[in-house]
Amino acid sequence: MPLFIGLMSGTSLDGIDAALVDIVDSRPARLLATRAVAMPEALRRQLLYLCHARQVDLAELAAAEEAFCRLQAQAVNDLLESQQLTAEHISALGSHGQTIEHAPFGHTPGSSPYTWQLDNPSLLAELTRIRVVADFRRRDLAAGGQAAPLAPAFHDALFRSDDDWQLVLNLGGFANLTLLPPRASDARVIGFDTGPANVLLDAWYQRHQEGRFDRDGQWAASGKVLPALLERLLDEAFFHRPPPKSTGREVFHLNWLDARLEGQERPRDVQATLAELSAASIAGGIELAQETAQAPGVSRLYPCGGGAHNRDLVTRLKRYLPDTEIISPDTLGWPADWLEAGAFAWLAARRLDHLPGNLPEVTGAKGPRVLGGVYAP
Ligand SMILES: Nc1ncnc2c1ncn2[C@@H]1O[C@H](COP(=O)(O)OP(=O)(O)OP(=O)(O)O)[C@@H](O)[C@H]1O
Ligand SMILES: CC(=O)N[C@H]1[C@@H]2OC[C@@H](O2)[C@@H](O)[C@@H]1O[C@H](C)C(=O)O
Repeated sequence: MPLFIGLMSGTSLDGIDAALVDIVDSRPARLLATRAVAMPEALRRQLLYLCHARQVDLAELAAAEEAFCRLQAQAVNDLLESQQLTAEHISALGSHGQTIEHAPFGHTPGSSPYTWQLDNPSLLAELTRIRVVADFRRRDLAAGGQAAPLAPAFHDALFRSDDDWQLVLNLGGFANLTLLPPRASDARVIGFDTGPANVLLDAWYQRHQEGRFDRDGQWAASGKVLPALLERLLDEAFFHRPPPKSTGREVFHLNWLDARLEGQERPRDVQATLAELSAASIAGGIELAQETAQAPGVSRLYPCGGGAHNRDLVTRLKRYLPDTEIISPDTLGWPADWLEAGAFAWLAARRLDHLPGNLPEVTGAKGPRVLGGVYAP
């Protein structure tokens, strides 16, 4: 059984997800076991600082990278132990790394695009004695693509239905969608980032409440949407850009929000407005995807990522999508929280098979590309 482990640490900086996946070409990837390791608070703060720092001390950067890498190794070793497996059982680890800056349009207009994932695949290979595949995004960027989102290729391999148009929606720090045509259709897959999902909700919650996030969206549900604020937020150029597009903390952060507040708003009303912003911009993205694909309608939407647990956010989304069934990807064998880590296991397998990992129609790259570098065990 060819076993791979996908390692993902997303923009929410909540921890490292490790997914053990069985991947054979002829059948859909199967999730076998998982392990989540929480991000220690000191490392979370350090990474968050690096996400916004314009000048960086290289020793600090190296220390954060090493701490991050050791946490990844811990996730892998814990997962192996829990499954009574050893390094020899694993074909490869697919390591996403930690995005600390994503500037696919360049930092300033006209400057070179870049995307930066903190990672040390050499150390990870040394600590785990497993082959590592890493640096998945930069080849797509080198080929003129956005380098994100990459998961749509995995969704395409996993979730197409015979007859229906379906949508996979990741609700992480950021939201990205994949619109999948029916299997027999020759329509192309559409995928892009729609903007923030939880990143602003988490940041505003942390400023005003105890804890890291608004459980079930209860605080947001207790507030009232502020229409004028919502309009100002939705004015952001990113929402009006045509795909291919991707985004990150460089655009959407607390200072961005503060610049659009008048100052008298009740915090809970701002939280409600931020939840509505996520729902409205996602719904706008879905409409755009449908129009671009000339899809007759979306039968099913599979929400995944942590935001799938946010009842308030999902309720708001439902209001925009009355004709779409919203069901858990669990029904297809993939719990909402494990699709992203699963995608990097699948991408590692693609790399070892010398097969492309990107969908150029999604990222905008010049063509299909084999993604990532291989580090010997
Ligand atoms: N029960 C819950 N209620 C409300 N929100 C939740 C709940 N569980 C998780 N979340 C939200 O999900 C977030 C984590 O989601 P996830 O781990 O998918 O993000 P990520 O992978 O880091 O982000 P990205 O996909 O952008 O890289 C949390 O920060 C929180 O906002
Ligand atoms: C640069 C980067 O890390 N982007 C992430 C982020 O989190 C969600 C969204 O923004 C998506 O574009 C991407 O992650 C997933 C795994 C992707 O590439 O499909």
